[in-house]
Amino acid sequence: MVLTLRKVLISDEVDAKCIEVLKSNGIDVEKNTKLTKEQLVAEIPKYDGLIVRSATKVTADVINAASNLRIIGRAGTGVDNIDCEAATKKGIIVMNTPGGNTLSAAEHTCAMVVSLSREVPLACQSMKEGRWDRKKFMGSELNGKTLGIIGLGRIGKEVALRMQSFGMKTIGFDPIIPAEVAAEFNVEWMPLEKLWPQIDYVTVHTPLIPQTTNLINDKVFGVCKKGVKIINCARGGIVDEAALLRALESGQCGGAGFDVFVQEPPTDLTLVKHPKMIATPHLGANTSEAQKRVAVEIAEQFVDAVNGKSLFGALNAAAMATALSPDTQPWVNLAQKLGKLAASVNSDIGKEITIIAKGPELAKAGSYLSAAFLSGLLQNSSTGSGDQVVLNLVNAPALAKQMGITVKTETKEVAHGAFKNAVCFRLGNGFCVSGTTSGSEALLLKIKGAQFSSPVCLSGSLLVFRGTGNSQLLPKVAGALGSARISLEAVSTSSEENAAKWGVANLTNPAGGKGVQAIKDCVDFVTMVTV
Ligand SMILES: NC(=O)c1ccc[n+]([C@@H]2O[C@H](COP(=O)([O-])OP(=O)(O)OC[C@H]3O[C@@H](n4cnc5c(N)ncnc54)[C@H](O)[C@@H]3O)[C@@H](O)[C@H]2O)c1
Ligand SMILES: O=C(O)[C@H](O)COP(=O)(O)O
Repeated sequence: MVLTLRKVLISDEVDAKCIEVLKSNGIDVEKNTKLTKEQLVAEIPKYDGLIVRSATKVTADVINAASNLRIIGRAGTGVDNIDCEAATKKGIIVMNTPGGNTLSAAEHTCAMVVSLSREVPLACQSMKEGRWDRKKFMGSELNGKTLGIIGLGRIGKEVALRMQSFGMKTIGFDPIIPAEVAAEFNVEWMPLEKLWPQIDYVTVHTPLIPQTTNLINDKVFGVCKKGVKIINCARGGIVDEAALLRALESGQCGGAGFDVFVQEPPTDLTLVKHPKMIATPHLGANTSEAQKRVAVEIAEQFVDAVNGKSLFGALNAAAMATALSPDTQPWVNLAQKLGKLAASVNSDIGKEITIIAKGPELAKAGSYLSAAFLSGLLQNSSTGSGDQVVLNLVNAPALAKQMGITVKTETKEVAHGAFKNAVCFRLGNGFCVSGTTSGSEALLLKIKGAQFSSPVCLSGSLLVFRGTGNSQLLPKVAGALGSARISLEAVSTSSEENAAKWGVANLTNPAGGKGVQAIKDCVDFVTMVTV
């Protein structure tokens, strides 16, 4: 089981269907949309799941207070209100419902384009105020005009398809959508510098990231046609609001349709009140259809994660997503245990790790084997936050990256010896450990190329030792442990490799430092590890 969810908090207005689906799957839910930041920090330790929309700010303070939190679900698309980096460091899965509100957001964008072309909101307002002003509202047709679409993902594509039916020419830019793919939905891909001078309308559909912050600014307005119209139904901050105001005032921008703002709700209403501005209070996803969809989707995604069925929508748990099947659990355990063993033997783990996955079962296991090995290997490494964080398949790869550790995976079709599948982890200093599984058991096969005559069960408290030029290693260690009244389940030694034999003693209880003390005179290296 990847995660256990006892209690989930829903802290934003999410459709009641969400609670229904979670409860009918045995997950306890509380909804409280009135929590202040301080109250959320105080309450969050009670929950192992959290579901939000965009209102709750899941900051590092909230995440660091969340001692039991395993998963944060976003009933919607944008996760910029969630500190994903802090969540990843803490090993918390962050998940959204990609696509659940795509059509609603696309339709809202199209409504903005159409409204701008005919100044529908302003004309409506003038009638409400008792005027019949036919001259003032001279619009222009969309037919034959060029729409620039920045961000050709889910929403950008749907906007393109819809606006083409108005006779608009659609051109666009996206760094990861190739021109051939854009052409499939009739968007002519081009670099931004070529796009700006051609457009009559431009709409942005990117996430708010450093590369897209203030993407449309004074300089861009300067190279666009006079009167260009601009729509932002993605995220506040993609368009520089101060530059937009200047462009609206000078007439360089002929109108804007905004659903999102740098500050929500905005406290300075200068931009919102500009006569050429159509503003809506972040309503892109506010349709009964989209709200039901995202509510059900996030609940079902939580249930699927609990049942080990899928981690659909998870944004920071690539390794975990490949380790959901019950068959992988013994391998995850083994890799974690071998990681702990490697850490206990090596004071310096270096910066390079090679994983050699052997056998048919492990052909695609590189990602979870590496994450699991790292979670054991780095268990005592600092995350930089000063907190003692339990490493798992979410945060271990992130910590390794932060520490500058690179991981390489090799696969081999067959494992050597009696086992069909086996894995070997090698550190940059040449140290390596190999193991396999038998049922749910994790078995150690080799340390530094020295093979154990029978596999060592990796469980409980282990004394790991090495003796050089000592043909009587096993009886001497067993004797020394016996004299110290330390009881054993088993003790094994390896073949000799580079004049050294490795050994592992499975102790019946942890024995503290007594085990190390007892045998230190008959070996040249000994360490204690609990796996
Ligand atoms: N107003 C609303 O209520 C509402 C509703 C849903 C989504 N949204 C927002 O709409 C935006 C788009 O959502 P989506 O579901 O289409 O996301 P998506 O991930 O499907 O598409 C985003 C696209 O932006 C592209 N992109 C990234 N950096 C870029 C850059 N520098 N220049 C150009 N393109 C870039 C990506 O490659 C991707 O293809 C997000 O910001 C999302 O939060 C708003
Ligand atoms: O990113 C999103 O999904 C939209 O911005 C919708 O946000 P909301 O769920 O707060 O309406």
